[in-house]
Amino acid sequence: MPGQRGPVPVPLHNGNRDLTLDILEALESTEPFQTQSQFPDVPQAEIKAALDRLASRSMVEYDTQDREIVVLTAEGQQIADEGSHEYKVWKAVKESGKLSIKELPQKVAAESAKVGQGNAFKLKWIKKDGDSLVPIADSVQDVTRELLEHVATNAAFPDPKQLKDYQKRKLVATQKQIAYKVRKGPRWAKEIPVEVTDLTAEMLEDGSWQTANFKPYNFKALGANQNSGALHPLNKVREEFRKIFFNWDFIEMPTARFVDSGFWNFDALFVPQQHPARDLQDTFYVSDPPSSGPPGPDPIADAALDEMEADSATFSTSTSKSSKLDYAKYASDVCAVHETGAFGSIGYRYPYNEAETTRLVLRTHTTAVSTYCLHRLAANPRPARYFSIDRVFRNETVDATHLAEFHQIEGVIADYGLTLGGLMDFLASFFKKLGITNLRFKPAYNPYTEPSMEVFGFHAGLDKWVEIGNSGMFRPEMLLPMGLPEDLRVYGFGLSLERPTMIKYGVSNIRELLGHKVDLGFIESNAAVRLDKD
Ligand SMILES: N[C@@H](Cc1ccccc1)C(=O)O
Repeated sequence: MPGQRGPVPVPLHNGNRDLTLDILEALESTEPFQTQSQFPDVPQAEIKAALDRLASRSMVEYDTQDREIVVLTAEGQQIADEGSHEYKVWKAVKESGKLSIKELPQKVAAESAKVGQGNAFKLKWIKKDGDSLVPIADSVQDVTRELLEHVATNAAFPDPKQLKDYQKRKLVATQKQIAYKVRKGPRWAKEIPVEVTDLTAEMLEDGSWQTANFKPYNFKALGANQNSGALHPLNKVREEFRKIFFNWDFIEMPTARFVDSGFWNFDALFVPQQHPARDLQDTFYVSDPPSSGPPGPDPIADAALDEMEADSATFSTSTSKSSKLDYAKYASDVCAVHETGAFGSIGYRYPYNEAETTRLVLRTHTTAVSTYCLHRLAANPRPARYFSIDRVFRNETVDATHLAEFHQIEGVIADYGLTLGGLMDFLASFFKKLGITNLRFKPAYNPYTEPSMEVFGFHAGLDKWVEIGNSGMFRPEMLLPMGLPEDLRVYGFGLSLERPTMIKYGVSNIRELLGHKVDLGFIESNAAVRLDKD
């Protein structure tokens, strides 16, 4: 009957006798014992596994002991086996009675000849006789070898003061060793009794369940690591930002167009064609095809915007009537505002070059997309809130905090009667959502905003002010050529997605987050990969 079976040995372990049995048996004669001296050749992980198995059944109890041990390096081992360099030199000289210095490296290894000769002189074991070496001592005591032999058997150094010296000479090294001090537990026995893992119908029938030795559940066992997909920390933080924007009824701009024209990326933003940002050193230009056609509607972006605007409370009147938009007029008005001045602005007054307008670039900021959306708003001007979070490209020298491609978070608000104070207030509530409550604004310059402000936040962890964004009120030179009414004001701001992610997850090198050097282990093990419950 199952309940009356006598104890049987537990299954064999690693093809050898089970270590748990060895541990139980050892406790019978020696208690407590230390695992390192009892089982010197068994790997520490195996010992720990066996101890845990026994401890979970209260058969043993143990304490962990860390200690530093001294081990021989390969060179140290060689000296312990064959003797020190000076010993080898002395022996060679002694054996030949008189040995020419030139011949020494043939008798002993070159290394020994070099190091050993000087030492053997110092110890007065040998002396020079013309070009030769002759022995002085009849017999010598090779202290170095004796000491290393001691280390080899005891894993410890007799004189701690000397240890440093031997470490410097790379003859010994120290290692951490974990050992366990084991004693009998309240349920110690010579063997692990048979354990029943399932309650069966037969056991209920024959009553053996009453005496059966059920194996306890191990509630502390960790689940196996699942090799599953993981959210990238940047995606996770991006989702947090999207939630903030959606809660405030912002519409997400369609940002699929990584390649855009100089018109949308620069000209329409009143960035003069000679502006340094447009230099090859700062902007990536596309060579094939080198240029786009004149600015026109983007049907894919329009369809996406129509759909989102229809869903939005602010945009309850949905039709954008984008067919009303005259892109050719817009393009010529943008040209006029640069070249001759227009809409009350004196402009930059330089010859505007069509080729720069149609030149294809990897967008340097998502403000290119905001510009497209704001122009589209002119078909049906009204208060609107837009945001985007997507990739931008800059011809940067890559270092720990800069990449040639990164992500921008951008928000744009259009309304009547907006003021700079309103923008500061909005930014304060926005960054408050991220836990940054202490803001400072610094006057700055953007060709498309006036005034412009850099935003600094106080980072308590770093104990300093960190630049967290750029912002401003869009200029009439940008908005009026679009056909937006004069009293509709627009302000906007932009920040990188990488910066807050790095701060949040304590990443000091941006290349750990994005690019070809990303370590998948970092992504998998990072708290950021856990999905939200909602
Ligand atoms: N385009 C700016 C950010 C910005 C957006 C909107 C208004 C003002 C500034 C940048 O790349 O830094």
